[in-house]
Amino acid sequence: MNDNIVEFKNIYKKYGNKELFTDMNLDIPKGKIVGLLGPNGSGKSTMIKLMNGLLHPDKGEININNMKPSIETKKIISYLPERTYLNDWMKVKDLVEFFEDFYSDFDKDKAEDMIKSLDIDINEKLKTMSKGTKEKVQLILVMSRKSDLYILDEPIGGVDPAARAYILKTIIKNYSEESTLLIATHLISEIENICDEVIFISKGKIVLQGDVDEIREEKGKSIDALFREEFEC
Ligand SMILES: Nc1ncnc2c1ncn2[C@@H]1O[C@H](COP(=O)(O)OP(=O)(O)OP(=O)(O)O)[C@@H](O)[C@H]1O
Repeated sequence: MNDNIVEFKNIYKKYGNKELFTDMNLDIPKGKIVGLLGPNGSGKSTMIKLMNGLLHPDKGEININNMKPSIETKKIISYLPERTYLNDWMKVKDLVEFFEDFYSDFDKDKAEDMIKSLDIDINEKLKTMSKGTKEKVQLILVMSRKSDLYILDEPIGGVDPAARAYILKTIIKNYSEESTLLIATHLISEIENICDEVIFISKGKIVLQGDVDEIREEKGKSIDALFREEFEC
């Protein structure tokens, strides 16, 4: 037993004959907000799918709260995938009902409060919503479950910059301190102030992991500036 919610031990993963991860090791401690940062194609979504048991490593071991990815680990993870799996024809209020039926850990009052505070119409269908509003709804649903681990894959890319800060504040307000929140994103400047830790990944390799304040102090610059430098094209 240990205090990590996620562990990757010597993970090897290839797609066809293209090697993505050759020997990846990773520990994500419990109770932190962690940013998973890396350019397009670096492997963020693959890492997340491995954590969720949607993909399996070719070699190595993954532990989620000291368990192998399985039905048991799915119960403790609330996952926002990169692409929606929800039915477009459903109204916001139908989605809330659906989540309530489907997840025993879903807090309907919390979801309804967030929907109200973000000014979303409960009678609107996903199909007719803007990309940003659709993202807000999905994020609210995922964050209204009571989970040990929240995994958000590019949660707010379509939301206008002015609303992003508000949404992030809403998330943090509703986030329980014992839980872990992993956010994969390119929008570093927006999330660096809410993250305790960051993980930089490049071409399938973890190039940096650490405490946000320590990294800023040590490098003398923001995480955003560091990321831009590290991954300059
Ligand atoms: N199903 C697949 N079949 C073949 N190659 C894949 C598959 N999924 C991902 N890849 C490749 O693996 C690499 C990592 O992809 P992944 O989606 O994990 O990256 P990412 O960091 O999440 O990228 P993005 O920020 O663009 O979403 C890319 O080169 C991608 O082309």
